[in-house]
Order: sequence, then C-alpha cells, then structure tokens
Amino acid sequence: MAYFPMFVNLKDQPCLVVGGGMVAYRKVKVLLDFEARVVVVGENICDKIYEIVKKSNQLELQKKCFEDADCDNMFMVIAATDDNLLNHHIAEICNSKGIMVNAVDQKEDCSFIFSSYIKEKNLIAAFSSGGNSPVLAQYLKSQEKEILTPFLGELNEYMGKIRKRVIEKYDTEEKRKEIFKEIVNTAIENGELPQE
Ligand SMILES: C[C@@]1(CC(=O)O)C2=NC(=C\c3[nH]c(c(CCC(=O)O)c3CC(=O)O)Cc3[nH]c(c(CC(=O)O)c3CCC(=O)O)/C=C3\N/C(=C\2)[C@@H](CCC(=O)O)[C@]3(C)CC(=O)O)/[C@H]1CCC(=O)O
Ligand SMILES: NC(=O)c1ccc[n+]([C@@H]2O[C@H](COP(=O)([O-])OP(=O)(O)OC[C@H]3O[C@@H](n4cnc5c(N)ncnc54)[C@H](O)[C@@H]3O)[C@@H](O)[C@H]2O)c1
Repeated sequence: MAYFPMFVNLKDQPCLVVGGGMVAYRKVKVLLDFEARVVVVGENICDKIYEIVKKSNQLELQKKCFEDADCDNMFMVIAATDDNLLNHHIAEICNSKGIMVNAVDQKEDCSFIFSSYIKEKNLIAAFSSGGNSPVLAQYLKSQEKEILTPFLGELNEYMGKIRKRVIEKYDTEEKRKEIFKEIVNTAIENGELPQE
C-alpha cells in the first residue's frame, strides 16, 4: 500500500512518545525538528533522550509506566515500547479517540508512518517505501541530498520573503509564475541569492 504524503503543522502541538529506547529517541528527534511539544513516558529512558532534554524546552520526560490517560488531549501518539501488545493497545485507544498514532513495527496499527526526510529550513523532501524498505528510502534520501542543498533552503527562505510582494505587483498568475521561475533559475545558475 502507498501512503499519502501529508505535510502536517506540528508547531507546539502536544505529542506523546511512549517508550524510552533508541527507537523512541529517533522519533523524539524528528518531532522536535518540526517544533512539536513532546512528552516522553517510559519506564526507562535512555541517556540520549536525557541529553536532548537539557537543550530543549519543548521536551518533557515522565519516567513511569504508561497509563491510558496519558493519551488524553494529545495531537499525535507514538507507541515505541518493546511490548507489541502494549503498542497495539495504545493504537486502539488513539484510534477510538481519533488521535493520529504510530506504533513502531506494527504498520497495521498505524494511522501514519514516518518518512525518511531531508530538511533545509522549510524546504522538505520526504521518502517512503510504504514500509517495504526503510533502507531503500534512505538510499533515495542520500541521492537527493546532492540536489536539496543548504543553498536551496536559503533560496526558499528568500522566495518566501518576496512572495507577497510579487503577487501584489503582477496581475496574472502566468506573469507571477514566470517571475518566480526566473528568480529561482537565475539564483541556481549563479549559485547565489539575488541582491535586493
Ligand atoms: C524513515 C525511518 C524514520 C524513523 O526512524 O522513524 C523509518 N525507519 C528508519 C530506519 C530503519 N528502520 C529499520 C531499519 C533496519 C533495516 C530494516 O529492517 O529495513 C532502518 C535502517 C537503519 O536503522 O539505518 C527497521 C524497521 N523499521 C520498521 C520495521 C518494522 C517492519 O518492517 O515490520 C523495522 C524492522 C525492525 C526489526 O527488524 O526488528 C518500520 C518502519 N520504519 C519506518 C521509518 C516506517 C516505514 C518507512 C518507509 O516507508 O520506508 C515504518 C513502517 C514504521 C514507522 O516507524 O513509522 C528511518 C530512516 C531514517 C533516515 O532517514 O535515516
Ligand atoms: N520502526 C522502527 O524503525 C524500528 C527499528 C528497530 C526496532 N524497532 C522495534 O521497536 C521497539 C523499540 O525498540 P528500542 O530499541 O527502542 O527498544 P528498547 O528495549 O531500548 O526500549 C523499549 C522502551 O519501552 C519502555 N517500556 C516498555 N514497557 C513500558 C510501559 N509499560 N510503559 C512505559 N514504557 C515502557 C522501556 O522502558 C524502554 O525504554 C522494539 O520492539 C524493536 O523491535 C522498530
């Protein structure tokens, strides 16, 4: 099955990660990369997660056993324990409450899955193998890294800044598209941002 690539606004949204191992750590890093507010509930929490909490005020740790009520008011929940039955139970709670849920290793319990992605500022490329091969998704990411460079991230910032002005100045979509294309192509050709 192919999964629909939806780009979700996670900024300051409460997200719960259940489990405190390396898989939970990977998920926490991704959620923080997109500015979510993350709560980790884990009986044990690994050092790598403790390292992040020192640097981030968006992360809260609760060293305890999972309780159903932990899911209340969450925007998204990740069940990342090493207990498949518990992960399944967490998915059931979330599905009954309409909360987006990812249960690691159990695609059938997931309402969404994670992608392999590149992020340069707000410019994102994301790859999914539909769960068939995370390694293949990683291969695509490594190839794409040559195209989606930090420079394109900067160019995208610049395009965001001028977008409103260009839209106001030119009266047809055709003209606006032409201008946007010219700015992008010229910047890429010159390898530098336009001078204002
Ligand atoms: C993108 C990424 C993000 C992340 O980490 O969340 C991610 N897996 C990553 C890496 C990775 N995962 C695994 C390996 C070892 C090699 C291998 O097994 O293939 C490696 C490679 C490595 O470690 O380098 C093991 C693994 N993964 C899943 C299973 C269960 C199963 O297959 O049943 C098992 C077997 C566990 C076991 O054997 O016990 C399942 C899922 N992993 C997904 C995402 C979702 C589908 C993504 C897609 O559509 O491709 C999905 C369905 C669920 C989900 O988690 O959302 C991240 C790349 C980060 C990056 O960009 O670098
Ligand atoms: N999806 C993926 O990409 C992927 C990749 C590798 C492994 N896995 C699977 O993901 C699972 C987690 O992997 P890991 O390496 O992080 O495992 P781990 O054993 O290091 O961590 C499991 C965590 O779950 C916590 N936990 C267990 N029961 C709990 C409970 N009732 N309440 C709160 N916390 C509880 C433990 O305290 C621990 O912190 C494993 O089952 C593994 O097979 C998934």
